[in-house]
Amino acid sequence: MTTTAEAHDSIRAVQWQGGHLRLLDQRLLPGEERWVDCRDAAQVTEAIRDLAVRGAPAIGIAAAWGVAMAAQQGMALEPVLATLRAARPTAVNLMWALDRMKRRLAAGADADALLREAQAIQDEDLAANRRMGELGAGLIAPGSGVLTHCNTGSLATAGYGTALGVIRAGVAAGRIARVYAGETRPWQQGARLTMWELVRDGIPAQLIADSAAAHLMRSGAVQWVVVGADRIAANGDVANKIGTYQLAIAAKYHGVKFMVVAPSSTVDMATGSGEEIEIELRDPAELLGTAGRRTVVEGAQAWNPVFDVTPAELIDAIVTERGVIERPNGMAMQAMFGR
Ligand SMILES: CSC[C@@H](O)[C@@H](O)C(=O)COP(=O)(O)O
Repeated sequence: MTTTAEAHDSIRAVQWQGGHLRLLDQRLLPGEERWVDCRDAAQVTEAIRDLAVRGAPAIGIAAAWGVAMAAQQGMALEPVLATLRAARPTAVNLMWALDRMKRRLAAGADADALLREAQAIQDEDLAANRRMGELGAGLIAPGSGVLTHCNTGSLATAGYGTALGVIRAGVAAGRIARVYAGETRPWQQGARLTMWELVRDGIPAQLIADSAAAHLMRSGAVQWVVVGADRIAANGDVANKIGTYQLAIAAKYHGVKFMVVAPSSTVDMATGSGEEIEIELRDPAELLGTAGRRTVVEGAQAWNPVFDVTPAELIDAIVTERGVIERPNGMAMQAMFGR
């Protein structure tokens, strides 16, 4: 158990090793810890699309390594950039990382300089997470309970995590006394991945069914909902894993505070509001079965949007490595992220 003021975190799920990219396969956890070796950018694209690597910052980092690897192999980079960009639509970190690589390329960077840029993107993400951990934990009163959603930990980032980083820091500082994680149907990021990270760190936590969240809030056990983000629009609206929006509504009703934790690479000032964010629709099969086994009657159909948008007015704090915006709105976002 974590009894000292040290926040654990040893998982590094995205690793550049010996000229190729190693990804801890998130489709198989917690049952199996298997690594996927990507030896070209096409394999990186596939790993992002098929969720071997997932979580907004992690897919941006993986894509940056994909571009660097293609440069090392002497590939034409424009098609590589375009294919990686199309792998998933909602998390802006993917486009942000590719734009950053593209700018370096346009400035004359050679293959080795692109490798250094990918490493910088990864290193900066880890540093941002640690800073956000401190800032976010500082908002939480000692003895609080928190509910989180999806997986926002080391697996979803360069390490440590965004919302889960706040939880790591908050538990280590003695501010967070109770942790609850929603299972995050249908892909079970909370049940399979967040619980795996928390158990590894010795952080006591309880899994809840997504549908238990309002009941949990009513019980008084949680004072904060702490989540990550896939894209934050210029007015402070936040796209995140499906189910986040209903948590924010339930939190408002019960007087539970709502915190979004994301690096500035998740902020998209070119998107005016959440209305403009493309929401990824995935294969209905993810809903109609579990682990490849059909659980719903043949012939049934399903609608499977995997993100939703939480309006800024339901958010108490957006925490980035640049600072905290309380009660976000367009003006506060402009002041912190405007060019
Ligand atoms: C630090 S991760 C923040 C978000 O990317 C996370 O909450 C999320 O929605 C991930 O979605 P996923 O579909 O698993 O990639």
